[in-house]
Amino acid sequence: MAEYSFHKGHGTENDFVIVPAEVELSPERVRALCDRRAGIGGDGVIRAVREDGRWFMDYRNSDGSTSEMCGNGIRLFARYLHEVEGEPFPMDVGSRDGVKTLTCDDEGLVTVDMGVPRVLDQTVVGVDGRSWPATHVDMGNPHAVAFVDDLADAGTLLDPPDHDAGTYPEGVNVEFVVRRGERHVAMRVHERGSGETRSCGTGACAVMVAAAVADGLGPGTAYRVDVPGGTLTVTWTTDERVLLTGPAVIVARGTTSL
Ligand SMILES: N[C@H](CCC[C@H](N)C(=O)O)C(=O)O
Repeated sequence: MAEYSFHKGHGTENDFVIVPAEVELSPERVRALCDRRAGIGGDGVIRAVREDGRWFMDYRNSDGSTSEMCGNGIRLFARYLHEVEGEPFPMDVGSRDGVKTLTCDDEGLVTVDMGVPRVLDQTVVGVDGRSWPATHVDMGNPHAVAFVDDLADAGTLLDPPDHDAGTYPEGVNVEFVVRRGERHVAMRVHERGSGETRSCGTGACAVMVAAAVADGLGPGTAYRVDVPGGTLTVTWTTDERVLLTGPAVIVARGTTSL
């Protein structure tokens, strides 16, 4: 393909390459774009599609696979749409998990309404022969949330944690969580299709919901979620929707022929 423009940015260091609609995203091209040595580098790629009068986020993981939703990615996409395409906030953006509404506050933090989470059955995840009970949470994409004594218990996270393939036939994002205080947790994540990342928006939402349920709380509360790349705020509203708030910044733009 001839040269085309790209933008690069991140939300709490969960980083993405944004490309125009005309760029065909084969798995090979996604992997090349996400390569942190031979390419631009990223946890995923977002193709900016305009359809039926609305922007649509065509999201791909760095291995080239697709996912239904990306909480940090859609927040960065909204920043791009506002700064580059002139789209005003609040805005509605399409995704494979439906249309999401995004807003931006006076400090520049971007919030996405992630919709209603589904807290499903208990499951089990494991790393290097150790295993933990985990909560299955669906945020449009699948998550398994395990509470551990120390985030180092999760080991290197170079490989996908062991999980029940029957529960997660399409794979799973696995979060390991420790408590930091009242309504304050910290997490690491092994993301389906991207490996360990510095942050995961849908994962932070899954973690908050699992922690709130474990704390005997529910809708009408908010948690601080610390990730290796920064801090997110997750609010479970009284009408049972989950809001994800945090920074989203464009750090570069350029051209490539990858
Ligand atoms: N790896 C995830 C998609 C990206 C999720 C994460 N980057 C986020 O911010 O939600 C999956 O395959 O479901």
